[in-house]
Amino acid sequence: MSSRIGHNIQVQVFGESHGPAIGLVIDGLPAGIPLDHEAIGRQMARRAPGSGRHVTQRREPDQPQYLSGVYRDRTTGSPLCAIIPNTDTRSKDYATLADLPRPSHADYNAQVKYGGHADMRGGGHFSGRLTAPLVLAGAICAGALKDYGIEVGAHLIQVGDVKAPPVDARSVTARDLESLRTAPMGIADEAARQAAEDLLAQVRADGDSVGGLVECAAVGLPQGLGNPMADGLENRLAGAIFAIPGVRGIAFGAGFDACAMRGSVHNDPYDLEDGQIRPRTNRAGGVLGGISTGLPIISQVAFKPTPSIARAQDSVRLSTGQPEKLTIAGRHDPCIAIRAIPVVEAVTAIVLLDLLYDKGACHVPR
Ligand SMILES: Cc1cc2nc3c(=O)[nH]c(=O)nc-3n(C[C@H](O)[C@H](O)[C@H](O)COP(=O)(O)O)c2cc1C
Ligand SMILES: C=C(O[C@@H]1CC(C(=O)O)=C[C@@H](OP(=O)(O)O)[C@H]1O)C(=O)O
Repeated sequence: MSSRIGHNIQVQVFGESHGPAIGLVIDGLPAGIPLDHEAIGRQMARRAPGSGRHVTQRREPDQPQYLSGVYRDRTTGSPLCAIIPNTDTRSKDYATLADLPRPSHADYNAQVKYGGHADMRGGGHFSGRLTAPLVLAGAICAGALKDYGIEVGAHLIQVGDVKAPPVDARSVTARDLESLRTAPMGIADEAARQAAEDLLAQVRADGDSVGGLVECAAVGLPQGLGNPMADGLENRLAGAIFAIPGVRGIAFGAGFDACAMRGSVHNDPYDLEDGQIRPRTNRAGGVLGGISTGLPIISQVAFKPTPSIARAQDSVRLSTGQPEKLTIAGRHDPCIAIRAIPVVEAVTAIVLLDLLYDKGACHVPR
């Protein structure tokens, strides 16, 4: 089935952007995981539309309604189902798009694949709106990870050509991640944030959009999560991260910069630290052989520029087969990556909890 993430726990997302509601079913969650509604609310608010100056002005409270699987603020062990009502749809903005598809959105592909039956109002099931249930699932999983001492946090390290400093991959702490999570626009560095604000103002004035790069760190992980070859930590994370609309790529640690490095520079030498063998640096991004090294997992997730831009663009009217200029109405994000920050965190949390529930590879008596 599509729109599903996870092996041991399975997060199934459903709904369309302009239908009555979107939601999820999570199967396989153990009983007794505490639901911290305040923490969940904070994550939902970070992602919600209308949550800032440089994001879509659609406004949704995004308060989940739990239909099953939760009792006295803990999971029951049975499938957890929750819905998030869609309360601020403006479908007239999409009236022409089924016949005049937007370049680089999913409109035309969906029309062809589903024989014209897909509900493409607001992007339908392909909309970034479907990341709201992902954030809910991620916040629930993050609550479970906390009990294992694992924390996940993400921030923006690039908006268009404006760059912000990455975390220290070797020594980033849970406290650092907390301050990243509360940084305005997801950029802690003030000068970089101002430059990004200026760029976004210019981009909007130009009727355009920009891409961005989200860096995500997970700390407190034990060594040994993941598997070799086809079921590695990177494989599981990358597969799930591509569920987020607009993602163009994911890299780990030094990422693509590793291509230009020598082994002597890229390698993470081992040290003895309080009797434990630990890599001195973390250019591997916390994964070797598909298995966690015990250092922070560091990933960079690349987002393309938002496809729906205000400028007139070339398209083709499907009913007549004639080329036509398209001007898109509606409320769109000038940079997807800003609201995608908590989504990357959420998906990372889901995958790490899923990996934690993998059967151990060897018997380790305590
Ligand atoms: C949080 C978030 C917000 C988004 N907002 C918009 C938007 O306002 N307008 C738009 O055209 N695309 C937006 N997108 C991206 C589209 O949903 C996405 O590009 C489209 O579904 C096609 O999928 P693809 O880019 O993965 O191929 C958003 C994506 C995310 C994750
Ligand atoms: C509603 C959300 O984002 C939407 C994602 C989106 C898209 O094409 O992906 C297009 C816009 O939809 P609409 O035209 O209905 O306002 C965004 O507002 C959300 O994230 O909750």
